[in-house]
Amino acid sequence: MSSFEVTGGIKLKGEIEPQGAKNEALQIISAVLLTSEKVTISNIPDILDVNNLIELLSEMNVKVDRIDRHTCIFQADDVNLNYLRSEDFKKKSGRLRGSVMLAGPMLARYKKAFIPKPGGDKIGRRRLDTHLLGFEKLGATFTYYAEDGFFYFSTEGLKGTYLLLDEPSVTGTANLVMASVMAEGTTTIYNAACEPYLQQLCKMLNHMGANISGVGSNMLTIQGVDKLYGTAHHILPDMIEIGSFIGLAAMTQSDITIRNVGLEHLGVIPDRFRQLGIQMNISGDDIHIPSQELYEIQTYMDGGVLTIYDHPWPGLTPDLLSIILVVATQAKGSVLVHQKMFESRLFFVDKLIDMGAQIILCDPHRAAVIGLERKNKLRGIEMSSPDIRAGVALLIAALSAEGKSVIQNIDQIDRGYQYIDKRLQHLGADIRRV
Ligand SMILES: CC(=O)N[C@H]1[C@@H](OP(=O)(O)OP(=O)(O)OC[C@H]2O[C@@H](n3ccc(=O)[nH]c3=O)[C@H](O)[C@@H]2O)O[C@H](CO)[C@@H](O)[C@@H]1O
Ligand SMILES: C=C(OP(=O)(O)O)C(=O)O
Repeated sequence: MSSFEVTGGIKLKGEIEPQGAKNEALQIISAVLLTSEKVTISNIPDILDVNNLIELLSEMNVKVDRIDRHTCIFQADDVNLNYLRSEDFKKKSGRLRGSVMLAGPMLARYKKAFIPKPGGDKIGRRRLDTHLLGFEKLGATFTYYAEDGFFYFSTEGLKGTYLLLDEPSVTGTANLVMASVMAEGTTTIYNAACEPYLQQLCKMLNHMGANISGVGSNMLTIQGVDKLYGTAHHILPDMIEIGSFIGLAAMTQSDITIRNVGLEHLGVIPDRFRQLGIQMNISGDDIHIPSQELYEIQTYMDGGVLTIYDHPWPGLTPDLLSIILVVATQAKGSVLVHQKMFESRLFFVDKLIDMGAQIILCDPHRAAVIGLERKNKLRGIEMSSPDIRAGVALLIAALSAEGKSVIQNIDQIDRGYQYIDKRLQHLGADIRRV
């Protein structure tokens, strides 16, 4: 497996354009199964998870016409249902979390679906209860095969109902929306997740002929329709990548402009980085981060130590907390990072501590960071990337550190960040894939 060799301490400069959003792409590409007509998707990120999902669809006999690396026409007019029972499907769909979202459209259109043991980041328990309970309420039954962790669903026909979700699961909501668009009658999904990924999915489905209202809220009402049609859809810029670049710029004292960020879809993300003291100039749809000598973490109005925590949208996505944490290590001041959703996502701080950061891991969910105020630089070390976002946090640490670092297991980073080494080289970074 490849590694990144990074020599840190270089101030970067230039412009960078975010890729299309990974988590939106996974939902949108799954939705092509809902129609036999052509669906054209643009701004697809060229990353491992998305390419694996496209490969799965292709194995299912969906016609995949790759116009270029970021645009694809899909047509699911002759799906091979037998493939879903194969060892190959089990193996390949287990590589990514997003493959669970094939189940909703399969149930809607073919009345049967399989969910294999899902892949994705090993960042703590990741239960599927919201998906399973929702499918059951819509009229599907399932059998669980414990020997291989496979769920098999079938239905006589899904029927609209009232769904009060167990939790606002992102992929769970997407699955249930896709299952109910062609169900008989009306489905109400309350406590729905409403991330921009889901808003985009609902918009696309409405363009295909679905009837979904409440988009952007936590209550979706879906009037079932008989059929969906082809459409074209453009994926939004990846908000997690944008947050990662803001953090990278601040930590490395770089002067970077992030172009075409889709500002109106970023929610609280810029504000959370501002709370770390990071300056940003907004110009049109671009974010310019000037080279900053020092950034100072704000306190609460009563002088209390700041806590940054994750929360379902419109709160801060958990996917940016590892980045927030690494950036705080060079700030002036202190912050408590509270990762409420996942229990194994903060363990990577061990590596930052080895590099010289001052962090107290209070428990699996909370880490207190005492900023070094740039009085000491982090030191380059050899490390391994445990998950996608921790991987990028370590990469940011390495780019800011004195000396050479080696980051192993970079498949984790490639799952979600497109050509990251080349794009960083373009900004002046000393990074090599070996
Ligand atoms: C492919 C994809 O889209 N992956 C994203 C998706 O994963 P995914 O959809 O798998 O994540 P879920 O939203 O289902 O939940 C993630 C975890 O958070 C917990 N949980 C969730 C909601 C809540 O209110 N409280 C709570 O504790 C769940 O129990 C679970 O352990 O959403 C996660 C949460 O934004 C992101 O980290 C992932 O990048
Ligand atoms: C946790 C993430 O991805 P996945 O859900 O695909 O594992 C992520 O994108 O940060």
